[in-house]
Amino acid sequence: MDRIAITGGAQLNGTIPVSGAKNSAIKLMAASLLTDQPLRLTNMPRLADTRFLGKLLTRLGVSVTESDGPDGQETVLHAPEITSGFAPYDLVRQMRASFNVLGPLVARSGQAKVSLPGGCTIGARPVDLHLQAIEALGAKIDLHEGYVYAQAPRGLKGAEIVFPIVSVGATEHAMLAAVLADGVTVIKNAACEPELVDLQECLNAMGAKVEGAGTPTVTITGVARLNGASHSVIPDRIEMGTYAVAAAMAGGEVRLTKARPELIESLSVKLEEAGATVVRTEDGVIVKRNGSRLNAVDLETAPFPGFATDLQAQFMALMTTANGESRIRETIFENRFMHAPELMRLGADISVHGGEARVRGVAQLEGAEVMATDLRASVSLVIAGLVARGETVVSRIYHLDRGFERLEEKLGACGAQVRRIKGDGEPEL
Ligand SMILES: CC(=O)N[C@H]1[C@@H](OP(=O)(O)OP(=O)(O)OC[C@H]2O[C@@H](n3ccc(=O)[nH]c3=O)[C@H](O)[C@@H]2O)O[C@H](CO)[C@@H](O)[C@@H]1O
Ligand SMILES: C=C(OP(=O)(O)O)C(=O)O
Repeated sequence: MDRIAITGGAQLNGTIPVSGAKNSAIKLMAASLLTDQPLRLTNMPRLADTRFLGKLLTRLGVSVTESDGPDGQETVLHAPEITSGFAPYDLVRQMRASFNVLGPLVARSGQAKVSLPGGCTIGARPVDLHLQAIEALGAKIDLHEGYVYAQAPRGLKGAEIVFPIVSVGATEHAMLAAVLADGVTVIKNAACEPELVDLQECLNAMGAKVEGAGTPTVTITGVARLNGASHSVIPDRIEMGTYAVAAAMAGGEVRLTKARPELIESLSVKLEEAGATVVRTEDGVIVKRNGSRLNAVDLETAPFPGFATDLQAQFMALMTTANGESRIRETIFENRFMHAPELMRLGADISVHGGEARVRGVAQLEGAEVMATDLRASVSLVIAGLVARGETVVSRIYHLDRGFERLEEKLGACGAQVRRIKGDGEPEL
């Protein structure tokens, strides 16, 4: 398997264009199951996750065509008919968001058999709220041998769905199913992440009637059929935030473009508190640090507009060399500190107690061999490697490839010494 080697010490100076958001693109791709007309998605990131979901959708009857059009990278998805309602274990296990095909399949063809996704390293991540929502819309749900069987032969019916906790995936799933339900659906305690707003815009462009995404109450008036549409994927706020942290870590001046500064406001505030300069521009941010050491700051992850859990690992990497002690509380996932022991291999001083990590900044990290344990953990190791003395080699970067498009090229263009070491195709032990 491939690895990434980083030689620490270079400042970052230059421009990085932000890609379309993985976490939006994969839900928008699932929306293609809702119509027999083509859905054209532009500003599409090319990632392991989008390729992977493309494979599953193809199996369900969707033709997936990628090209470079006048608006950049685009994907056209077209499902004249659903040829199978079966999403097997192998294709759901590897990417949780594959589970989100369940709702659109039942909504369009009245039935689906979709593997339960199972847990992952960052937490147990059950799908009870997804099932609660699809059931509330009138589907009969049965669980057998690791599969969800969902049936609604006479179609779904609008309902009130009150989520006991905020879930991005369950809110999106409910929206994806309710757009074709008969009547009005009201989702309460909905997640407010920007990707929900993107999904609403795409569904409405397809002829759906969705209001309120981005607020805790989303109202969907079901329609009998949806059309094709063309939609540009929202910029990836996690990728933008990651490179903002990388610039603050390495020093220098990096301009992030093709993005929206308000999507990372909670991170920008923390970067400024730590001593970096963040200038909001029309299409992104400029992040600068002039060589002086950053200060330790505390943070707590929270649903949007709070500090994103998907940026917690990166910020922890940043704090490893800050002046003082930083307390980092993870409130969304119960096991999202897997990067801490790997950062400690680079010389970081971190202790973890339950949902809180204490990071005492050290003067210098040292390069070492480290292992990626999940997507954002892997990029936190790359960020630490940017300042570690000598070489840091990150293995298992298939995690990283799930969510960062052309990372070596983007960082390399700003002066980072980052290279991919091609593997022999054999799995790592
Ligand atoms: C593909 C995608 O968009 N992934 C993002 C999405 O994940 P995802 O949609 O899985 O995250 P959720 O918002 O659903 O999870 C929040 C919390 O709710 C719990 N939960 C969730 C569903 C459920 O049925 N039951 C339940 O208990 C989860 O275990 C977790 O503790 O939002 C997370 C939180 O911003 C991000 O970190 C992920 O990057
Ligand atoms: C946790 C993430 O993704 P997923 O929900 O697909 O595992 C992520 O994008 O950081």
